[in-house]
Amino acid sequence: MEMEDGEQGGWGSKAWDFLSTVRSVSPLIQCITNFVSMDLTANTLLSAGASPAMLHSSIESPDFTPHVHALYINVGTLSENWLPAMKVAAQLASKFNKPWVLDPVAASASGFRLKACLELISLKPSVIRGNASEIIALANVSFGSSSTKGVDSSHESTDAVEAAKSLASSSGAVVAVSGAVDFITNGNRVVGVRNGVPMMQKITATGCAVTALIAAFVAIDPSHALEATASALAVFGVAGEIGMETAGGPASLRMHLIDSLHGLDQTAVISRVKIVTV
Ligand SMILES: Nc1ncnc2c1ncn2[C@@H]1O[C@H](COP(=O)(O)OP(=O)(O)O)[C@@H](O)[C@H]1O
Ligand SMILES: Cc1ncsc1CCOP(=O)(O)O
Ligand SMILES: [Mg+2]
Repeated sequence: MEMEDGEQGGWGSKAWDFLSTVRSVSPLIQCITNFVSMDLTANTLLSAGASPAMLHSSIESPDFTPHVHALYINVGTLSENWLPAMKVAAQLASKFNKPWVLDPVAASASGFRLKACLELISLKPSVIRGNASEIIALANVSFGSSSTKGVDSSHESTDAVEAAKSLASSSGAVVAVSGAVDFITNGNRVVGVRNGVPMMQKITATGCAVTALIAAFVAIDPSHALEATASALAVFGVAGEIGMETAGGPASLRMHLIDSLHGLDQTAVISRVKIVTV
């Protein structure tokens, strides 16, 4: 059974509080992300009011990571050279009590990638956000399954809710599965976000970008990672909905989504955010 949870003073206000605090604090987010997503990720963080920094060298992280508000790690274009740097940054984040967020892009595409994701998860991310196929693969620890299509999901997010709960319980992280409905869980509680438009799947790196936005929201209140994650997904979805009103296709939606995220006001957020307790 689903229960509406979005009355005045509820999720819409919460999401607005997160967004307006991101705008006033401008949290510094270290991003170790894939080559495809760097531009959209940095522009998404900037348009939301956060401050992105794409620093990925393990030589720099000991100086830099202790001073960030949050760390974002994405394995999209993983190589054997990058993995040690990701681990160094994750360990530093934990040591200095900075939240860090993982995007396990195409987790099941190879044994190397799956093992890397599991090793990163053992370094205690605050949040893991993936699509349904990625979360199912991580929960079942399986790679090369016939259902995987690389970075895109071949499952619906509703198929991955139990996998997300199990991964959250085993890892201690908040787990988010994106899709037509985004589901966010800490292993016990599950909330669903019904914002966004299907065309967002036709822009590469929207998943990567929203995971970075989650890092910015979690930076604001690390002790409420579930609320921060749901709010970030809803706000990004609302920006997509407003962007779609003037977009002609994926390329212009990309531009309008960034513009909408930058221009979102309290009325739009409170009236459009659709978060429900599942
Ligand atoms: N069918 C859909 N309807 C509305 N929003 C969607 C839909 N599919 C994906 N989204 C949104 O697009 C963004 C990227 O999600 P997704 O495509 O699942 O991630 P990935 O790119 O990692 O596979 C998320 O904000 C998600 O909510
Ligand atoms: C196409 C591609 N290949 C490696 S990473 C990447 C981007 C994936 O982005 P997203 O997971 O947000 O669709
Ligand atoms: Mg992805």
